[in-house]
Amino acid sequence: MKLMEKAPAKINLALDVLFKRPDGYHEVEMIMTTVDLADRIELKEIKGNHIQILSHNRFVPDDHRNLAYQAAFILKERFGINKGVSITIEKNIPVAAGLAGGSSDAAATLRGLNRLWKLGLSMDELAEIGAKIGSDVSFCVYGGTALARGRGEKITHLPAPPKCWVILAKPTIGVSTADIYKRLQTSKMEHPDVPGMISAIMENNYHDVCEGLGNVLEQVTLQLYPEVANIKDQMKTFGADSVLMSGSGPTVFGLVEHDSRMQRIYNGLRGFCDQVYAVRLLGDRNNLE
Ligand SMILES: C[C@](O)(CO)[C@H](O)COP(=O)(O)OP(=O)(O)OC[C@H]1O[C@@H](n2ccc(N)nc2=O)[C@H](O)[C@@H]1O
Ligand SMILES: Nc1ncnc2c1ncn2[C@@H]1O[C@H](COP(=O)(O)OP(=O)(O)OP(=O)(O)O)[C@@H](O)[C@H]1O
Repeated sequence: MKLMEKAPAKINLALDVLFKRPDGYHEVEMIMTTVDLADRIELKEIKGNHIQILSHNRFVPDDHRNLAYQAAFILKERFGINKGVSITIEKNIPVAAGLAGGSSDAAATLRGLNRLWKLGLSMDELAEIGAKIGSDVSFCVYGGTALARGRGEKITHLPAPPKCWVILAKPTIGVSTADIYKRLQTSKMEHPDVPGMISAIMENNYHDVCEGLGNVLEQVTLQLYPEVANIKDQMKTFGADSVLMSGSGPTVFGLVEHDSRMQRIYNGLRGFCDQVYAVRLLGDRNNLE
């Protein structure tokens, strides 16, 4: 038996850090939302009792370092599953991009194996297990739009943001999330207005969503990698309504309402950036199929 799961990328419309915790993680408040750029995960029963990872992308590890592997491993251990599984990852989300590609693969694997192995777990239970794999995994289990608190695992669901295009552009560098958090000086942050972003989403107010975009990690990554600032500037020049770096970067996203302007920005950026995508917000949680 085999089945498929969609694993969409996320962007952070707002990312605030409140303080550094004694356990080394940072207490965050983030508004996350999924976009229609997705990996595809195929799960297939195989003989034996092992976990096999297959992917055509040379940057994706095929062993225990893969977050999808970790998702399968944790379910096997916890529920005493003596079955083999092959996990094929069709990688469409750029790797180490700030788009939670690995976390979304892990979340899709949790959802898929819950079905394949008939575990009967609720989404909340899967999200709790996901938190053990990584801070972004709980959100990715649900998808949609949410406020994420704690180290990212405390999820409060929100309605879909106003409809618009999202242009994603990733410079050819990979960024280490741990390194960016380590360099963050919590005394020197300009905090985004997270409650304001929640209101903008609740009121379906596109203008206020654009005005409210903010990410405290952006300054850190911009200082290390001037190419990220360059892409931000280009996106603004080509006419995006609002522009921000996602997560710890280096991917920059721009929000745009009008189709013709989206096309102009997309074409303009393609001139000097290899990985450019124009996608829709997925918005709510029913869009995982
Ligand atoms: C930047 C974001 O992607 C925004 O959504 C997340 O905050 C990071 O999520 P993630 O990549 O799933 O993070 P994890 O794999 O759990 O952690 C990677 C590293 O980032 C740092 N980290 C992560 C999350 C957090 N709230 N505080 C942290 O300081 C820690 O050093 C950790 O060792
Ligand atoms: N399924 C996976 N897909 C991609 N990378 C993975 C996966 N599993 C583990 N990794 C490892 O994780 C690293 C970060 O990859 P990923 O694409 O998840 O980063 P990211 O999008 O920046 O994540 P986040 O936004 O959650 O911080 C990669 O360099 C890779 O070695």
